[in-house]
Amino acid sequence: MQSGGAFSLSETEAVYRAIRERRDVRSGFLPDAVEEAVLLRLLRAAHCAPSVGLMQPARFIVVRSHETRSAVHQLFLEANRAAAAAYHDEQQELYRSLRLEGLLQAPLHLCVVCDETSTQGHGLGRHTMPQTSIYSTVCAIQNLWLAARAEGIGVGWVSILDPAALKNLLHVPPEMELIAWLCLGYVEQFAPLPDLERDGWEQRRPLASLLRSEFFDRPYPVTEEEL
Ligand SMILES: Cc1cc2c(cc1C)N(C[C@H](O)[C@H](O)[C@H](O)COP(=O)(O)O)c1[nH]c(=O)[nH]c(=O)c1N2
Repeated sequence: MQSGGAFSLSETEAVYRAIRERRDVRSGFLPDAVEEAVLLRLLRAAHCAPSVGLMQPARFIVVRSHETRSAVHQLFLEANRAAAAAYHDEQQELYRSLRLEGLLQAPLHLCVVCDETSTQGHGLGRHTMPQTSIYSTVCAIQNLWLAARAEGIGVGWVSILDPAALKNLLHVPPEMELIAWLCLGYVEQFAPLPDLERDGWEQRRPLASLLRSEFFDRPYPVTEEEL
C-alpha cells in the first residue's frame, strides 16, 4: 500500500540509512569546529521529538570550552576507575582496554537535562508514568543522534560520570535530572559495528529473539533470515 504521506523511495532509504549507520562514536573525532548553523539544525531536530503531553522537558547546555571539557574528563576518570573496580580478572582487563569517551577530542559537547518541574503539558500522560518526562528527553537525544549521522557528525554518549558532580560543575539546579553528556564532532568515517562488539565486550542479539506474539511467553513466528 502506498500511503499519501509516504516519502519517496530515496528519502525513505535515507531515513533507514541514518538509523542503520548511526554509531556511538568515542574516537576519531576531527578537530574541525561544528558550525553554529549545523548545531542549530541538530538542536531543531531534537526539539521535533515526541514528548509526553507535549511537555518538551529536554534542556540542552552547549559546551565548547576546553576548560569545561577537561573538568568533565576528570570526572570521567574518577567514575571510570570506580566502574573498572566492579569487574574482575579478564573482564576487568578488557574493560580497562575499552575506549569509553571522547571528551578531550570532540570539539562540541552537549549536556542534556530533563526539567521534571515543568508544568508544560499539564501532566498529561504522567499520572501513571511520571518517568515519561525522561523518556521524552531521550527521544530528543535520539532525534539529534540520527540527524547528526546524516550530517556526518559523530555523537558519543558518556554516562560514566557522577551526575551530582556534573550538575554542580554546570550550575544545573538540583531538581533537574541529568540525562546525558554527548560528545560531538565530524569524523572521517563511521564504524560498521558498535565498538563494544568489535572489541569483544558484547554481541548484538538477533531481532527475532526479542519478538513476542500476543503474550510475553509466546515467540513471534519469524526467523532471523526473514528479518
Ligand atoms: C543511555 C546510554 C548511555 C551510554 C551509551 C548509550 C546509551 C543509549 N553508550 C553507547 C553504547 O555503548 C552504544 O550505543 C552501544 O554499544 C551500541 O553501539 P552503537 O550505538 O550502535 O554504535 C556509551 N558508550 C560508552 O562508551 N560509554 C558510555 O558511558 C556510554 N553510555
